Amino acid sequence: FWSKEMSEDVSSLKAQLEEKKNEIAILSRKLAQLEKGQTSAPELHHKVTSLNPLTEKPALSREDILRYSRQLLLPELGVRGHLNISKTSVLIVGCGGLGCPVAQYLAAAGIGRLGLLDYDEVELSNLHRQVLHGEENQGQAKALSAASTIKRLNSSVECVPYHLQLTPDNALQLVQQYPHITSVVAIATSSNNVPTRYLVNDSCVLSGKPLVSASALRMEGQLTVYNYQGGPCYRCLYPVPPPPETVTNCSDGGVLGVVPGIMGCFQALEVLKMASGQGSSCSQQLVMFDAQDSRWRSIRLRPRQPDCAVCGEKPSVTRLVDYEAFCGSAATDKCRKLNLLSKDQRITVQEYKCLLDTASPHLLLDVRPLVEVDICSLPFSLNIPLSGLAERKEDNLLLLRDRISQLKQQMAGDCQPAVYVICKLGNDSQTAVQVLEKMMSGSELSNFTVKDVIGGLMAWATIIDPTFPQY
Ligand SMILES: Nc1ncnc2c1ncn2[C@@H]1O[C@H](COP(=O)(O)OP(=O)(O)OP(=O)(O)O)[C@@H](O)[C@H]1O
Ligand SMILES: [Zn+2]
Repeated sequence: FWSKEMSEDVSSLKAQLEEKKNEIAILSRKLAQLEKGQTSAPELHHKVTSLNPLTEKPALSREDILRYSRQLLLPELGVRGHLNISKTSVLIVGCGGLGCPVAQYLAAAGIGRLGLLDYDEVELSNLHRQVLHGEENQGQAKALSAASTIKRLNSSVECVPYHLQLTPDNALQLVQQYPHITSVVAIATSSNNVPTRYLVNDSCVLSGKPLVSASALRMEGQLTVYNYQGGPCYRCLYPVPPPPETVTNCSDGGVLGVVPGIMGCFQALEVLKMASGQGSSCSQQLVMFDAQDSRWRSIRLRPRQPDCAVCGEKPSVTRLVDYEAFCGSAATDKCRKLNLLSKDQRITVQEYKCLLDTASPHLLLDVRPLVEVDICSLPFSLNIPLSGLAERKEDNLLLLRDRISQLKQQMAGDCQPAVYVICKLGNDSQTAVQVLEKMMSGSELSNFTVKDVIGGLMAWATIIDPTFPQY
């Protein structure tokens, strides 16, 4: 007595069994891959693609096929590689000169999820290199401005803007919110921001994520992939931070916009290779780009250090610490303000304006490099760059002595002339005062007044003369 209902039940059960067998086969393959790929370092489980469980064929919509056709045709990538990219999430720390091209190319390639993190707002001086922002975005949060451009580029990318500063309090939580099959952190802040570099490195090590790191300054760029496939982390290579005064940033040193553009594209390339399954060859490698000579060089770095404070065998850093204290500098890209002189060695821009108004005889010594003096200067100043003073270049010293004796001749009796030193922001001018004081002690100029103008020409432009250019 074999009823019709019974035979339907059997075929339905058979179908279910087939489906389960397929699932088991897929899971066994996944497990084998995971077991094979497991090492002590974090691995990208990129070989796991999204497959249709019944057909085992990768699923791509007709629209996706059209949109990504040019990269699907690449044998190195193919459908599987693309599907892996679409399952990858990337947190980008910094939406500036590097972060913009990283985000742009990852979104265009169909990355799954993109976290865009930046605490800053868009300024006019950003636009020559931070290409996701436009003139109409000035004053807007960079993270939001970048996200809106990315949405227009590819609406299928899950784009999450974070208008905040990455700090030891929020970093781990944020980094760990990127749990897709592959997840990568790209640090895209300028090289001067050393505390943020340590913070991001430690967060990646503690969360087991690879870090694609780049920097760009003046006409040079660098790239390394940290904490990837057993390679070193940032701390393995730089266990001790550099002295803060040796670090330059873009607003001090300048940068040609296309250099971070190239380095950001390079970061995006490494992320895509890692995500798609090809892997990056930049672990334990420092790749350097010299835009002046149009040359790339690559040097092999030392391997993972067993005594590294965070990724070593007995780590002393097991949670995030105070990176500003560790590095002795601020974790933002804003210029640091030095305080090298006593109060009576300094005058404010308002006090200097009074001196000008009362025609008080003095010499204004501008210690900025010539390139900056070419941009703008106060008409009555003498330019001797700080480097020229510090190196005691003979012609510079002669020029200075000459101007001071001219000034003395114009002055009555034993009145001593004063030298006021100015620079862009009031840091170099303080160093210059120290150099001058050393130079003059014991000479006929020893009872001179030498003071620095607090905040330099940018304070002059903000407080005294709004028509004076800011740069
Ligand atoms: N800890 C941090 N958290 C969030 N964003 C950060 C952090 N540190 C740096 N950034 C961001 O990283 C970006 C770095 O980009 P870049 O150096 O090109 O720009 P910038 O700081 O605007 O430069 P400039 O010196 O010309 O003003 C900046 O937008 C900065 O706000
Ligand atoms: Zn390490």
